[in-house]
Amino acid sequence: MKIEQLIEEAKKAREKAYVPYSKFGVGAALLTADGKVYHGCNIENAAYSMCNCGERTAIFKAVSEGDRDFKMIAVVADTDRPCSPCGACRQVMAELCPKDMKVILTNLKGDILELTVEDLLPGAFMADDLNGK
Ligand SMILES: O=c1ccn([C@H]2C[C@H](O)[C@@H](CO)O2)c(=O)[nH]1
Ligand SMILES: [Zn+2]
Repeated sequence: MKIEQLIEEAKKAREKAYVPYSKFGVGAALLTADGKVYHGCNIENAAYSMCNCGERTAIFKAVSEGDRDFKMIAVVADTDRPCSPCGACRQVMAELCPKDMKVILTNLKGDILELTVEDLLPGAFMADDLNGK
């Protein structure tokens, strides 16, 4: 699947965002090795700290369905620069996605920034750190 197609999927995901508080919708589309696309949107809550980002929604949906082999993720929001994932999402990507996986950040104006998981969180705390390896 082409980057442009995955971005279109992320825009579709964004339409489902539940954002009564921030009014800031985020969409993500996560591509698996066998060509399946998981949509994710941000889902907010009156207890603000319970809000879940679009990126993590997509990743958690995939993992909960038994999919772990990820090829690419696209993220979109109505931002001036390409939408930048928060620290929590970067940490979750570092744990569950290959470090050289493409992360496509974009906005509604069509700006595109292509990075990797490792670019977003160099030196991430990982499982091996727990074991003193
Ligand atoms: O990359 C991002 C940045 C922010 N948000 C969400 C969290 C919250 O619902 C709203 C405002 O921070 O946007 C995401 O889903 N992804
Ligand atoms: Zn996030």
